[in-house]
Amino acid sequence: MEVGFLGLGIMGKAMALNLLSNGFRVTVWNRTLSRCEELVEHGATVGETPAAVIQKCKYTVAMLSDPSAALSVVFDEHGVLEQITEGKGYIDMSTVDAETSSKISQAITEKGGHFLEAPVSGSKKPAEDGQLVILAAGEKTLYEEVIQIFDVLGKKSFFLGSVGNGAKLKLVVNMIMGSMMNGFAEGLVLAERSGLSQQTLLDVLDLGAIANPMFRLKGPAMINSSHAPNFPLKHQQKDMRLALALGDEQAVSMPVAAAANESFKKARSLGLGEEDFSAVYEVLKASLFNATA
Ligand SMILES: NC(=O)C1=CN([C@@H]2O[C@H](COP(=O)(O)OP(=O)(O)OC[C@H]3O[C@@H](n4cnc5c(N)ncnc54)[C@H](OP(=O)(O)O)[C@@H]3O)[C@@H](O)[C@H]2O)C=CC1
Ligand SMILES: O=CCCC(=O)O
Repeated sequence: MEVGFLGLGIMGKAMALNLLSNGFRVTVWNRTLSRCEELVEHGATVGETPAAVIQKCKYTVAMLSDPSAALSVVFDEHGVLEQITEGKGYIDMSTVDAETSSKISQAITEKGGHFLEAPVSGSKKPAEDGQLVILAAGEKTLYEEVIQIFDVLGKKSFFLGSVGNGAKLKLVVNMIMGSMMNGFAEGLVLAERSGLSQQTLLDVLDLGAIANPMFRLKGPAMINSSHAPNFPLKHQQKDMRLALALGDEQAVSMPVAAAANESFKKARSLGLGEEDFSAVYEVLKASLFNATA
């Protein structure tokens, strides 16, 4: 199967490589075109623009940073929409809000194309290992046609009904994750400030009711202040912001998420946006130390 792939950041690169190594023919495009070179070494073809990729491929996947990138790649000059014709499928796996996804869906389907939103749970390693969790919504027939793609990228796919449901579920999941990360980081700082071993805290957490892969994976790096980006903090803050907007729409009070968002914003303001979202630890560490100095 020939698949187009737009966006070769941390996630997109791993996902496109995975498709190549599983026998798909892949045509890639990235805004910074030089990032396509590594994929070409693994057998990909390059499309000069999103429109060129769509023209060549029946199915195209996008993995872009945020709503503005997702809209720009579709609606701008030489964008996706220029070459969408009857029967083409466009699958946007970026984490965006339901409104963005609906705008894209409407534009694609008005031209006779088919659309799925399919954001994912799981970060760089699961993307490399084909172990993502896929939250698809939109056209069921397209979902069935591209299930082979999802089977390579993920360990489990959910079909969630109408466009917007995948985007919303993804935001709820990441809102919980961002809030957990803040609580975890505060706990690590409090343990250290109280003269306790942070490693012992990690060991205890891992044996109890709140053990989870995120604490297990990130904890050892965090206590060494190592935040090499798997999931960039700027994207986590974007997800908190979009989840809070969803909370506004639904009149759901979310004080914990709002506080977590403030910490992520503070981290961005301190230049930590490109670091892993675990770098929020540095902000909490600084503020707790200042408060008790
Ligand atoms: N990293 C993770 O753990 C996870 C991320 N996600 C979500 O997946 C998406 C991608 O994440 P990730 O790969 O980490 O992000 P990266 O920041 O590594 O990559 C972002 C990609 O978007 C492209 N891009 C940004 N702005 C524009 C624009 N205006 N026009 C065209 N292309 C643009 C970048 O191109 P360029 O190279 O030119 O900058 C790059 O290809 C995000 O929505 C994120 O929230 C979901 C699950 C996990
Ligand atoms: O959106 C990013 C999610 C990262 C993860 O699920 O580990």
